[in-house]
Amino acid sequence: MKICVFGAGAIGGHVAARLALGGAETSVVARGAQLAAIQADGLTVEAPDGTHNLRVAAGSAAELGPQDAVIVTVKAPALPQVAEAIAPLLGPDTTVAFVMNGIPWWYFDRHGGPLDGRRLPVVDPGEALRRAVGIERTLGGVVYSACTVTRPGVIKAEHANNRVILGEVDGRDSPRARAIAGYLTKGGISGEVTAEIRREIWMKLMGNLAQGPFTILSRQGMAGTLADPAVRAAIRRAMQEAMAVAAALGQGFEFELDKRLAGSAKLAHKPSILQDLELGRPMEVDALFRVPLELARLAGVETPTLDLSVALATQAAVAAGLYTPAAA
Ligand SMILES: NC(=O)C1=CN([C@@H]2O[C@H](COP(=O)(O)OP(=O)(O)OC[C@H]3O[C@@H](n4cnc5c(N)ncnc54)[C@H](OP(=O)(O)O)[C@@H]3O)[C@@H](O)[C@H]2O)C=CC1
Ligand SMILES: CC(C)(CO)C(=O)C(=O)O
Repeated sequence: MKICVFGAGAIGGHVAARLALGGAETSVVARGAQLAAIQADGLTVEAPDGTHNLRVAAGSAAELGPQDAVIVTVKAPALPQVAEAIAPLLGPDTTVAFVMNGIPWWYFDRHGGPLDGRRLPVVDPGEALRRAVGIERTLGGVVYSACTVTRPGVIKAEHANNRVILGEVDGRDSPRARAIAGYLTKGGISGEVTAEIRREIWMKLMGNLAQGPFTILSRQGMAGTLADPAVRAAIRRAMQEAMAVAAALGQGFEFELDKRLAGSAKLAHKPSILQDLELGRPMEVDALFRVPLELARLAGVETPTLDLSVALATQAAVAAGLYTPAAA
């Protein structure tokens, strides 16, 4: 199976390496120093299960041509560029999986109920992705991994429990998701398929939404931020609020919050949104923070802890020149 990872940064580099290890005919869309390093020395992943160096084709979408599947792993602010560039990778039956954090552009497509078909223009300005990719090709995706590009072409993956979860937007059985997941599993991480992709999105997003703003304020990784009992208690409340939003949207789940917090407290990892702040890169404030709160308002759920932490984190992002709120 020909699979191209669009955006071979921290997560994309890790995912591409796992696909290649699993035997997929893997390529990556990359640019700049990352592209030059991958072309010269291959893709290197330093992970708990060893250091893996893989030779994969790397270039622009036009150079790589039509694929069986594309896995998009850019940061959300880069999605309009993906919409502009993706066409050469798409044949008539190409699948496109969005394996990113946050609320995706297709969230209410085939959702059912009164919110069915509602658009989220902030995460797909001008419906560029909808036009370039379309809902038929689209697979939802969630990734659990803690990755950092330590130097061009080299990715450190801190987590031992790496999972990529794929699912159809309408929850139907998905041979195409199973095929991609199979390569990931063969490649040494857990490739999974779910009929409940929105629930999985919320289970992951709960951490990003509740913890991310506090790490932006503390400027520390997860372990450092959670070390203060007052901050840990506020993050716990924020997680409960996020779970209430998910439940009100029909995506409720049970969770051992203290277990999740204890797991996070072991990670020196700086969340990717904090890495963006420190490196001066556009921040995923809309997809990870503000659109989930837009959904909270739609669902009629009050989120006082999240409202405050997200407002302060948004101010930090605006002050750093890395985020501009969409016009109301
Ligand atoms: N890092 C992590 O541990 C985790 C991240 N995530 C999520 O995964 C997603 C990806 O994050 P992450 O891997 O950290 O991000 P990175 O910034 O490390 O990777 C994104 C890559 O995409 C490249 N890119 C963007 N636009 C283009 C383009 N038009 N052409 C070619 N390359 C392009 C970027 O290049 P350039 O640098 O030149 O812009 C970069 O190399 C995000 O949604 C994030 O929230 C989820 C779980 C954990
Ligand atoms: C913090 C982490 C690894 C998980 O919550 C993440 O999703 C990120 O870095 O963006």
